[in-house]
Amino acid sequence: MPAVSASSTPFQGLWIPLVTPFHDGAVDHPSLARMTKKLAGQGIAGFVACGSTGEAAALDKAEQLAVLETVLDASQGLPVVMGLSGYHLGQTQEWVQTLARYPLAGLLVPAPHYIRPSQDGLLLWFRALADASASPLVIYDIPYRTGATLATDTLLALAEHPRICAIKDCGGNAAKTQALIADGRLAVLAGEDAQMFTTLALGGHGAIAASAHWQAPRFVALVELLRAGDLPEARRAWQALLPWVEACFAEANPAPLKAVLAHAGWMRNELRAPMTAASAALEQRLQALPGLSPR
Ligand SMILES: O=C(O)C1=N[C@H](C(=O)O)C[C@H](O)C1
Repeated sequence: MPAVSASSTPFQGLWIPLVTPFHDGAVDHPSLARMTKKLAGQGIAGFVACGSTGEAAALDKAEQLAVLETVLDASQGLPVVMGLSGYHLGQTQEWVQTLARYPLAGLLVPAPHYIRPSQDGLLLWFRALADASASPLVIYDIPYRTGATLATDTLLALAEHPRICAIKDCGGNAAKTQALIADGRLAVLAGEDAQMFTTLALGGHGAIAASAHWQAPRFVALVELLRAGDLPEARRAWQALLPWVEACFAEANPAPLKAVLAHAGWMRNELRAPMTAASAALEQRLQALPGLSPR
């Protein structure tokens, strides 16, 4: 099987899983468009709309399509991946077919949540959705959200499907990450901000990182240093970013991030229930980070 090379995959570099701004309970499209355009000029590789960071679970289908359309319009030609999730196979296939109308770089698809199927069931789920899709699938391996763990062998079997092209790796299993990179068929993107350094140092292709909304060029530089194998410089860059990354996930994502982006005037500090705003103590901690606080 051919390995994914840097020239053959769009799934490399730094991708931003966009937050969804709200204003008095409704999606704030002007802020979403402004933020997308601003980030598009900061050296990033692409966007994810309606990921977990985008609070997609709290958006109805019409809102999700409206978010996607705003992001596609504002993305300045950068590729856009659409997040989706579900646990009803037929309904999820229909949604995949609806999304086929859009010029997407890919679909970010997790295991079905709550029901915890067998590995055979997981194979069936991803293959059925890949068969229904017009664009490539990025497997979203996030056991702590879905309750289902994708085994390495399952992922390697899924890599045989021509439309399963990448993985957003949040599994926290270094042996699995290493095996997928060594196999070379899936582009491996760190999906857990704290694992970005290790995944890229192991030879991963990039990262999808919510914390990179802020100071994106520093994250872009980090990814480039690691891909170039400049470990000493990459360590310095990572150590400077780490307090920020840790603070972004000290409470449920995207609450800390939205607090900072609101402070910077990008949007209101508003989340959809049951998500709640970051605590005052965490806001203070974020504002006090040297060299990282909003300007
Ligand atoms: O929305 C995403 O994609 C991301 N989600 C992770 C999560 O909160 O589960 C975090 C990561 O930065 C990107």
